[in-house]
Order: sequence, then C-alpha cells, then structure tokens
Amino acid sequence: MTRITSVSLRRVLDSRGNPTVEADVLTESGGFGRGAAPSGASTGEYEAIELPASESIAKAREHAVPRLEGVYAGDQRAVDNALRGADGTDDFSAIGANSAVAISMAAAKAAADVLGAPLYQHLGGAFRGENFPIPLGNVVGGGEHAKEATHIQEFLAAPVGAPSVSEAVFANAAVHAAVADVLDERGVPAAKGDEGAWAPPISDADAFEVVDEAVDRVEDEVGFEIRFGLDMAAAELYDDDAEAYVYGDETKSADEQIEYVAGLVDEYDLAYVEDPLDENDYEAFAELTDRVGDRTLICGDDLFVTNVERLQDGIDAGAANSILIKPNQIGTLSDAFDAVELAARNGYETVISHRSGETEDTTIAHLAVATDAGYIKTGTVGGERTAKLNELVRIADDAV
Ligand SMILES: O=C(O)[C@@H](CO)OP(=O)(O)O
Ligand SMILES: [Mg+2]
Repeated sequence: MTRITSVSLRRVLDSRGNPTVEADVLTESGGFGRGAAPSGASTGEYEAIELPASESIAKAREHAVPRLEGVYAGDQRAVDNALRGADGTDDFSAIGANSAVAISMAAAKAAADVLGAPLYQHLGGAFRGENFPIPLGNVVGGGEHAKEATHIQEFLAAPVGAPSVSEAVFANAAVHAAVADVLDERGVPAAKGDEGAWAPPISDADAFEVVDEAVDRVEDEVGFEIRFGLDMAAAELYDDDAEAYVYGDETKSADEQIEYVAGLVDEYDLAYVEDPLDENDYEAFAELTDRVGDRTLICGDDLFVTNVERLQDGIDAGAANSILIKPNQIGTLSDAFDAVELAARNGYETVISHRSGETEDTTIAHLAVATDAGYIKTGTVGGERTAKLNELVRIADDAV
C-alpha cells in the first residue's frame, strides 16, 4: 500500500459552465488520480450539501487535506473516514460534498494507478460480477433541466434486450436521433436540455407518443427489445401548500398521481419509473410499488439520496424496488458502496447515475461495473455523457 503525499484542488468548468471542484491525489510511489464533482439541478431535500466551489476548496484545503496526507490511498474507508472526520457534520456542510466526492474518487483512482489495475477492478475486486449495466438514455426532457418543455423531467430509453453494452449505447443514441426525426415530422422545434435530451415545447402526453414511436422505429432496426422509462422528479412537481402535484394548470392529489403513474406503466409498458412521488411520501411510494412493482422498477432518487438510513426506511415501508446511486448525494464512495450493498441484500435493484451538471469524469462507469449494477443512467449524447458511455464500451472491450 502506498500513502497519499498530496491532494490538490482546483475549480474547473462543469457542463453547465458553472465552477466545480476537481481533485488530484498523488501517492508516495507515484500513483496519480483525478476526480471531479458533478452537480444537480433537481436536488433532493436530504442530499449532502454542495458549497460554492471556491468556498468548498478553501475549507477542504484547511480541514481535510492535512488529514489525508499519510493515509493509505488504497484503504478507501480510511480515506473517506478522514474526509468525514475533517468535516464533522452528517451532510458535509462544513467542507462541501463537492470537495469530498472529488477527493474520494481521486484517491480511488490513485490507488488503482498504484496497483496498475483499472478502477472498476480495484473497486470491485477479483470476484466482482461479469455483468454490464443497461444504460438508461435520456432522450426527451424538461422539468428543472429545460424550461418550457415537458413537466416530466426525463424520458429514458431502456434497451433491455441489447446483447452487449456497446449495442445498448448505440441503440440509445439511435433513439435520440429517431426522436429528432419524429419531432421534425410533427413540425416541432426542439432545443436540448442540460443533459442533451431533446426539450420540445409539447405536452407530456405528446412526449409519450413521440418517444414510443421513436423506440418502435429503433427496435425494428436493431432487432432487440427496447423499452422506455421516466424520471418524474415528482418532488419538483409537488406543492406542499396545495398538497398536490402541479402540471401547469392541472393538479393531482397523491392518489391521482398513483393512478396516473400506474396507468402509464401499463399503457407504455414502462421499464422504469424514478421518483414518481414526493420525496417525503414513503407511503405513496409503497402503494405504487405494491401495484406495479412486479412489472417495472420504481426507483428512489430524491427519496433515498444514496443514504442508507433513508433506504432502510424505504425497505421497511416497502417503498420502491430500486435505488439511484449518486456518490455526490452522500459525499464519498464508501457511503455509496454501503447503499449499494444494503440495496442488494434486500433485493433492490441499483442504478448508478450521473447528475445534470457533469464533467468528463468517468468514475460512475467503473462504479457500475464494480458493483454489478443492473442499470446506469448517464445521458445519451454530449461529451460529458459520452465520456461515461465510451468508458463502459472500453471496459467491455478490456481496453482501459
Ligand atoms: O434527477 C436526476 O436523476 C438527475 C440526473 O438525471 O438530475 P439532477 O442531477 O439535476 O438532480
Ligand atoms: Mg432523478
């Protein structure tokens, strides 16, 4: 094992053009790792705290860096415990989860570098599974990621029948292109949202038709099953005062929302529905899961925020049957692994995910392979999205 000799932090651009934190970790035997923090727009109420990049860097330099020097880079728990100890809060509000996650990922990469092993192998070990995640590809979106588009935040292609990860990745890109064709045929202009999905000014009902048509076309071309799913990001739709989900001029009570989503699952044979209900409503999540959980994944993102305590509450309540894993929601890779393990022990599927604000960092591709995750959600097109997808293709090709 080799000790960390230096941690340097800087501000770099994220895909929205905002400053984010990048960390470089060096070890005594010359190992090097670099990690950069992503950033959410539709952030959950219970996420770890992201501080302004400069403030987070200043605080981490003062409190965390001195504690990290001398820690074994390959002992990820020790690295992450040092980060937690330096911060001293439950939610990383002292140094910022953005510096914490950048350092945590950089240390893992430095350790992999020392070992001469790819990151997924260092994280997953010799006996990790041999499966590859199915990529969920955002092809139409709105909500907090694009104003004047759909109320539902993400319509996600799910190439569940793809024979390889590479074919799955290309199928999602083909669905993205087919959506552009269908919109064009309907005379609908479309810009792109934060994650590169089309952001057309159409109703949610029309978006279902467009995506369904695009998926059918590509399914015919490629000859394997492609379904689709949603991230409803319903906490963003929910109005606490009105106690209702707000879709422009229309509102839905929790019961109506459950009815609506269950109807969509059946009508469109949805493979996946993320955050269909408010992040505080475990009960409604449990009711929906009970109704449709045998035929689709009901995934908690803002509901669980990659947090084992919130996930345990969900398991106890029977809320959802899968969890979105975003390392920056909780602050360290160790915490993210704990959430994956708790999920796996309780039969919850795991979906490793990007954020709407991203960098070229490819850690989540390695994390998905290392943890044998069933799915990865990392967009479809755009450099910061294809960075992860292309890394997955390289991992499958043994070329990292
Ligand atoms: O809600 C989500 O799942 C994510 C990523 O798609 O969005 P954000 O990073 O804005 O929270
Ligand atoms: Mg989400």
